[in-house]
Amino acid sequence: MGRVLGGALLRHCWRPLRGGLVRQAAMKASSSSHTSTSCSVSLAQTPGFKALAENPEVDLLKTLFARHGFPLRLAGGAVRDLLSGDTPQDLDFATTATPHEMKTLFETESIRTINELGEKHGTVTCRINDSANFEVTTLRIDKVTHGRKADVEFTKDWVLDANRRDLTINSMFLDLEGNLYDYFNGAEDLQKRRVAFVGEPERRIQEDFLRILRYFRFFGRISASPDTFEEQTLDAIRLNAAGLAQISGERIWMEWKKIMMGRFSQEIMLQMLDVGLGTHIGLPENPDIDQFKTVVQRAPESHPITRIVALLKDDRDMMQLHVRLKLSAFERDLGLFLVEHRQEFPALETTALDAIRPYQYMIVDHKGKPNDVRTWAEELLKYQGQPDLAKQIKEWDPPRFPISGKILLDKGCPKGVILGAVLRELKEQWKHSGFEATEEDLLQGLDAAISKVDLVALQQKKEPSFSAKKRKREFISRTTD
Ligand SMILES: Nc1ccn([C@@H]2O[C@H](COP(=O)(O)OP(=O)(O)OP(=O)(O)O)[C@@H](O)[C@H]2O)c(=O)n1
Ligand SMILES: [Mg+2]
Repeated sequence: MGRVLGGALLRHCWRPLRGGLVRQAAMKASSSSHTSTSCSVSLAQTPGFKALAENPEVDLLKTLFARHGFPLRLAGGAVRDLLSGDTPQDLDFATTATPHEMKTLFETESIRTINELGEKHGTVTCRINDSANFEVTTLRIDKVTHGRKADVEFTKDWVLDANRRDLTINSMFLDLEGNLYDYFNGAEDLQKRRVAFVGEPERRIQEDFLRILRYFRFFGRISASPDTFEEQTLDAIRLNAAGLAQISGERIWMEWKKIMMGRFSQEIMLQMLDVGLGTHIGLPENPDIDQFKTVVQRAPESHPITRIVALLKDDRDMMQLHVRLKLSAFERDLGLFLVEHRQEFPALETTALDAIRPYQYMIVDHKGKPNDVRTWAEELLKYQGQPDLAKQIKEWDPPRFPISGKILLDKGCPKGVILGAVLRELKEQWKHSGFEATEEDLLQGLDAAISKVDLVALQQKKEPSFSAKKRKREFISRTTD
């Protein structure tokens, strides 16, 4: 990944391709052969390119490479974004200089290089003006691919480098004068909103199986409608779905999450299931598609996990998903929370004033972090088709239960199981007061709370030790004196 420009937020939604630029590039591309050197389209006057060219670090990088006689071009995603009128998220550069030549260049110019790990694959990362890191990668051919990592051979041929890339729209270069180099009709595809692999889909996929998910991600971002999948591409994916087994859960999840946050997520998810990705990305054999459709319709704006959970039948399915994807603790617990509670309060009347109550109780009763649990409750309400209540719960500031174990101990309450039971009883009173009861109010009811503590039930739950019984007796006798 190159440098993030302007810290722009991840775009989840497509903005219409802007104006004539893409069209102009597309027309040039379609009238030129695949191996043309450039489609003589210039982005020099576009606001996006101007902002890039005015960036002092980019300008310095350009000057350094020119001084040492090496070409430098922007590659891949950043070109796609600039051509679409979007701000690139990160800048990746390509050059004919070998990693060794680049290292010498940077050394001569007293520019620090970092992260030596990428060099084997041609990537040198330099740090300019102590403020920007740029990755510059030597043009390369992936000689032997292993479904994710490749043995590479460096080349001076831009077409060969473009030819190893995944999608036509990701295979373009742009020099720092603003000239576009488009060898595989990327601009035309961008204009047609067509997402297609460079050359043979099957070969591209087998080079790196993650590209299956990248394909679906870019389909969501670029396509004009959700029904324009190309059969040849889907067939290649179907035949190679099992290759995803080689891809780490983290990478799969990173792509899948973006798919779920993007356009056409329902249609794309169904297509992903149809081509047989399910079990390779952590889903059960027979995901609940009807439930998924219902929840997507109810909660289009929900967390990706909320909609994915609709495909699962129980907490075992959820844990299997987690094991495959290595979710964050928050995401795992959100999933488990939804599976556990989604059937609760099914007949909720939204008009009821206190419809929100059971969810508030859930939050104050849960042992997790209150803000996390509040988000889970919000997602639960979305899942259940209660967007208004979800909004209310989002804005609700969970109050703090004013009684602590320490307060009760100070009042002489015995430690252990009794203390726990008294705390629970007082908490019930606090909840039923609408969270209004103060410490003082609750302590006034302390005796009653103690006598309500059911010793027999407690014993059944956990045999209290002799000393606990004794201490309870002592406590009762002291507080009733
Ligand atoms: N599995 C992959 C990953 C990346 N690439 C190439 O490397 C470029 C940069 O990759 P990356 O930054 O990961 O993706 P982007 O296409 O730039 O997308 P994003 O906007 O999400 O960064 C891609 O455009 C594409 O040319 C590829 O061919 N195959
Ligand atoms: Mg990128």
